[in-house]
Amino acid sequence: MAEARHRKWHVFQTKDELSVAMAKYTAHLSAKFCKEKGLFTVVLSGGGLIDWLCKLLEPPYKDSIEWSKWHVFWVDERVCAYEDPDSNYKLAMDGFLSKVGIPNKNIYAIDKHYAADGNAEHCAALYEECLRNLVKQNILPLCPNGKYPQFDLQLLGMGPDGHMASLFPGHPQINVKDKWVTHITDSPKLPPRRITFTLPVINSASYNLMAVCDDHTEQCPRSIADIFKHNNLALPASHLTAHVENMWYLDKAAASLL
Ligand SMILES: O=C(O)[C@H](O)[C@@H](O)[C@H](O)[C@H](O)COP(=O)(O)O
Repeated sequence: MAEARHRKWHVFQTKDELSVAMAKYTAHLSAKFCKEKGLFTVVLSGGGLIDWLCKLLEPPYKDSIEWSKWHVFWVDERVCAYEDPDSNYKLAMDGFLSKVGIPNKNIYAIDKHYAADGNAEHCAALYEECLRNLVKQNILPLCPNGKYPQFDLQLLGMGPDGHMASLFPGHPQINVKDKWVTHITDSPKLPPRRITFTLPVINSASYNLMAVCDDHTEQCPRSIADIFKHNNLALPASHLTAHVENMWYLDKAAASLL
């Protein structure tokens, strides 16, 4: 394992190996936090992540994880109806969440009606309100500076252009600090309307696991090299930190220029 600038990383030969390691990492933290706090707050993203998480549906994890103690959130969400194939909620529900015993009330999706109406601004405001209520109920703690919620584990992906969550290069959302959740209506990755956690919220998590598999573009390994070798801050993913651990899992292709 290598480490630099508080960023740790592993390179895996195949996506399958990466996904086995991701399951192990997640299961370990689930056991740790369930024991320490009686619950585990997990933040998902969209993209390839849900496929890679499916190893958790296999032995030994499926029957040993305390699913009833999980609370599930999204670091970003596409603002569309729940049934829309673009919805990250649908992706996670169909591929993963419906197959394990997480109580429905512990799955925090964006507001159904504003989502179906495509109202990104209201979806962001209501999602932030939902997080603030969970802080009041002691489900979510605040990070030590008292300003932002602190999730236990966020499972993130990076786009070939270096975006993470729905923080895109050259777009102003990366600079938002006075909100927990913001929105975008002109996302360069479709669909255009999305909500996203702001950077200080993302970086307040205890553990961040960023998983990147090259999608056979030249851009992805270039962005990884730009982040790891040159710390190019124009790429939102280069800003990623975490309170305890900022871990990157890369496949061989994504790491090919390192
Ligand atoms: O809703 C989204 O589009 C995602 O949350 C997004 O930020 C994703 O995580 C990256 O684009 C990586 O996606 P891939 O895994 O498909 O490369």
